Amino acid sequence: MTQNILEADSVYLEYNNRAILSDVYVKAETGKVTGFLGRNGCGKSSLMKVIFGSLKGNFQSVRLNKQYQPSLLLVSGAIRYLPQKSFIPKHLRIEQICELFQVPFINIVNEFPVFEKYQQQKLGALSGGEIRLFEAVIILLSDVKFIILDEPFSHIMPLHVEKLKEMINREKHQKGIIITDHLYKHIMDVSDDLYLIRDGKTFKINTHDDLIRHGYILE
Ligand SMILES: Nc1ncnc2c1ncn2[C@@H]1O[C@H](COP(=O)(O)OP(=O)(O)OP(=O)(O)O)[C@@H](O)[C@H]1O
Repeated sequence: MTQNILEADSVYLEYNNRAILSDVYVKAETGKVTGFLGRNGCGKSSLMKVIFGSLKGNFQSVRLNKQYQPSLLLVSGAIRYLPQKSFIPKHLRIEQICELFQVPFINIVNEFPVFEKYQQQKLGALSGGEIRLFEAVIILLSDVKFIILDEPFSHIMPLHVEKLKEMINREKHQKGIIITDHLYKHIMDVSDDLYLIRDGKTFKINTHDDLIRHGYILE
């Protein structure tokens, strides 16, 4: 398996003259899950979008295998991104979406048999939680070098969260995974490298106590 490395640094992002991200370093690589935690509004989603290439910071350096990339989303086969909010048009049929993403429907059903009955249905026929799960799974199973998952566990039932975590642990052997969620215990479980974003900067987290020290959790 080819080892790929994605690095982002020197990210500087302002909204309305307010610095959101100012000193960030991210390294993701094949075989690892890189997790991000942080309070509401600290800039997690913004950072994910900057890495993906859908948001341009005031400055950023994003490199794939040491090569600078102005926008990773334009590099074929490089990256896919699960945004925080549902993103696939609801009028598309499940089998159409599988074709578009080049993820065989059977691979999704093998992971989550609950989707079998929806093959000919429009995405909009699924419940909110099922849509979220379907989108997370199709991104996770995509044949790309890196994936970004922004809040994949929110709105998903506990049994399915555990199954998603199993999939993440398996899929990381083929791709690098960047993940963020407020369900921090799940993020701690799946992450090989963990960072906290605070005051626009990234801090490496090694233990549960580090999160207390940074004021992210109480105990
Ligand atoms: N398009 C925008 N214009 C102005 N301000 C924005 C814009 N997008 C985000 N912000 C602000 O930037 C900050 C970071 O937002 P972002 O969504 O990246 O945070 P987050 O850590 O993902 O938050 P949450 O955990 O609540 O999802 C917030 O204060 C938000 O209000």
